[in-house]
Amino acid sequence: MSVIPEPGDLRVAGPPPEPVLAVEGVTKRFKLKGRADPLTVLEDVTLTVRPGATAAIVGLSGAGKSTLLNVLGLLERPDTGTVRIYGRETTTMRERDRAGLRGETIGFVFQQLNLLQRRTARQQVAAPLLYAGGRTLRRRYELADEALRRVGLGERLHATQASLSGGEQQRVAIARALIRDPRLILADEPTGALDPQTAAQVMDLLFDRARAEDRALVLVTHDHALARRADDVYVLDKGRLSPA
Ligand SMILES: Nc1ncnc2c1ncn2[C@@H]1O[C@H](COP(=O)(O)OP(=O)(O)OP(=O)(O)O)[C@@H](O)[C@H]1O
Repeated sequence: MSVIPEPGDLRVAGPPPEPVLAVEGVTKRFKLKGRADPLTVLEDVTLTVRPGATAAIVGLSGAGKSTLLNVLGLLERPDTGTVRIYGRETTTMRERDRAGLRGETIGFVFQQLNLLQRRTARQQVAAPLLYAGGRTLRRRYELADEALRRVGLGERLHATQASLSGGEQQRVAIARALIRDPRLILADEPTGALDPQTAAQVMDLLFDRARAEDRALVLVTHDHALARRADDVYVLDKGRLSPA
């Protein structure tokens, strides 16, 4: 019997892959006018989202869900705690670096769609590619058209914001969020304005994207049936996060 190890035997198991998102001990307070004590909106929040995983956060109105999503998406800095994205600690980064990491890594689907009134669907969806650089206008529009087809809006490429229904606008916002193929998708009530059939299609799209190898989705929703589609469900109650 040979005692010389085969090359494969020498392979040691590598370290486990970095979580997409690792949040530890996050607290967020807001100072309120006319009040001495700040309002504590997030209290000692800890959350880990691994590559390919989806997490849903449910909670009553005012529980702090949007604030948490803003902290995860590097739009707000927490008062204490750490937020690591693919292993990089972000709370002490310079604003410019946070913005760079956000643009490269994170796709947002917000409750407020933040679409531009006079722009066509194609222009809205292509906009984030302008900041990414390196592509001609023609190529940016090709990619935008492809993203719009994926959300069922292939026929509405040239429709302006004002001429789209609420549900169509939501789908434009989703196509825009996905255009740079973000590794971390953060979604706040993404299907609120959609009929059940379109909502299911849009959620399939978000879940499919997130479950790809090194990607992830954090979804905030009031809809418990939708939340149950996620791998992990958490409840946020008065700023405290715990498994459902
Ligand atoms: N910038 C801010 N300044 C002061 N208070 C804030 C600020 N942002 C949020 N809050 C307060 O923090 C609390 C949590 O708000 P948040 O929007 O995170 O809740 P939510 O769970 O997302 O609610 P909803 O489901 O209604 O959207 C609320 O009491 C809100 O008024």
